[in-house]
Amino acid sequence: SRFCSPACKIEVPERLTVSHEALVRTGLAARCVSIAVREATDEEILLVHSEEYLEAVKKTPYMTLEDLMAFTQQYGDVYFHPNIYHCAKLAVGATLQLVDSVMTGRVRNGIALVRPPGHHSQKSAASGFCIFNNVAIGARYAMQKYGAKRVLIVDWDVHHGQGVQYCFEDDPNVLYFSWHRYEHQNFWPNLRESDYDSVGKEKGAGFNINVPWNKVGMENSDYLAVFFHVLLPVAYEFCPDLVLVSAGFDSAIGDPEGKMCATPDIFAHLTHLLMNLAGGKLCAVLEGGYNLTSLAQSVCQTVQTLLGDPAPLPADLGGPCESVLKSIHCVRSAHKQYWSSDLPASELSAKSLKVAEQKTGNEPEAQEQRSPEEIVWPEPPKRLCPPVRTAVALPEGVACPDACKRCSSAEAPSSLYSLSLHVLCECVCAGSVCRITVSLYILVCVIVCRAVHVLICVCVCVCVCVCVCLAPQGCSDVAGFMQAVLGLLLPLGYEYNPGLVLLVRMPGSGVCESVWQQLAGLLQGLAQGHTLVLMQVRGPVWVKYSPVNWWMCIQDQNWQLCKCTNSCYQQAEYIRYS
Ligand SMILES: CC(O)(O)CCCCCNCCCN
Ligand SMILES: [Zn+2]
Repeated sequence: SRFCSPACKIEVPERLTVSHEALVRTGLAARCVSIAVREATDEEILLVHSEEYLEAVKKTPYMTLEDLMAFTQQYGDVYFHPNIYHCAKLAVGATLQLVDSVMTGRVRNGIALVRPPGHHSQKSAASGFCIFNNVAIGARYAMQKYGAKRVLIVDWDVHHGQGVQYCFEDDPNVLYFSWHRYEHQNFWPNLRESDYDSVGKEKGAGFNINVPWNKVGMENSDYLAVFFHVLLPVAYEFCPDLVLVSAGFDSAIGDPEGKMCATPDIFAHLTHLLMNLAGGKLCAVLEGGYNLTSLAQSVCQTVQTLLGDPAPLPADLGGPCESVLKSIHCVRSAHKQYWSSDLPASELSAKSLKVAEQKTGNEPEAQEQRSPEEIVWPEPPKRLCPPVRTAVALPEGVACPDACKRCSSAEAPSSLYSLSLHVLCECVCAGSVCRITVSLYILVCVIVCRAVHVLICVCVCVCVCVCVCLAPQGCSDVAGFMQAVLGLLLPLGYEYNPGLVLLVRMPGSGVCESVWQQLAGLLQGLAQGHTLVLMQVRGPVWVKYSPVNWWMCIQDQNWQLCKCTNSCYQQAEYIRYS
């Protein structure tokens, strides 16, 4: 008979079957390419683990029950059964197959749904249901086989991936970010080094970021605040070649381990906010997630965003709670000396503390009394999957690029005003197309805004103020620009929840292309991706294109078309043809 320590009974096979079945049922699986799994080789496992540990695990399939139990006793909260060595090799192998597919460009991004998980396992130890450290091996593998210089690991599982921290704490080429239920060291794995002051060692100082949750009941606003004010500014400065996500979904509502209140649709936005990094090369690898309902929903939300579909904002977003503010403040102070993209922490906390005061007292401890099974939450809202993501109004004779829809009013516009309105009304608001961009003088855009009334005025105000007030520094101040986008524009935008994003580029603003690409990409997390970019540029007419977004400029009617050649989140290369 199989033994299993009670702690492990939540790590069941149904975790994978319900996730996959949900992907099939929602039609998402059919839109993905499936990648074959394989067993990892010894050499690959030895990228992270010691020979003696690997040799010991190799013996487990042949151990008697007594030996197996004795072997297991030396580790914490992990079970061994005769087949787990095989499963653990498949989990690593699947992760590496995904890394291969992304690093070779066969796919832009993807998710590996694996068991057993990996982020707790260490060089010579299993821990917390983990045998081999899937994500840590994936990072080393990407660096060794593909020459990836900088790998970002984002661990949104509700437990601290101490195994990953130990593996890379002295390595400046791997930035490990983890948030985790901590409760001042009272939550498993109860480690002092899981706190915010573990910033990495020696050359790795600054490249390990721990955000402890010292209370349960964290909500969507708390998760977004940590992304905007801790992870993203550092991630942009780190500028990774690859993003690996330790995608544990026990940080979602209803999970018996996490006891958090963030809803599954938050993972659509966490994923989106990471997809603008590393040219979109993102590998998500399943870690935890023990409520089968919220796990399946969270997996679907993640995959649908990986497919490029926009997502409505989670309901009633606000500022972070006081406990999270303290954590954000502590971790930013601990890292202030390592990263330049740092708003004076006092400014951030002053603004947000004000917000927190309004929120204090509603820390939802109450849900702790109910058992996880009793907790209910609304189904994630249906997400539109526009048949065409991008529309263009092009003059006759100019070919319409693939995956875009040609607007009927393509004849050379008599007035920019009419074109923009037409484009706007026909395509974006009809919801048939997600994003439209037309370049117009800023004056016209103000008219356009008035014409489109309240729908976008908030966002225009927010966008225009950022582009205008920041532009004078031009491209050289990319860090400052990104800091304002991440620390000011996005939080405001997510809280305002506009119906449309109108992105305005002042002529000669000097804000360089890659920053624009990032800005347009990031802002597509708002308004379900409905984006209108108004841009007036000097010199030749350019159309900036990426499968996710078209930037079209009109100037004295002589059109040139350019087409970016690589994936939507990468710097567009301009091919000019008349
Ligand atoms: C991948 C993962 O991070 O989800 C693994 C979590 C292991 C938790 C061990 N303690 C369980 C105590 C049971 N109440
Ligand atoms: Zn976990």
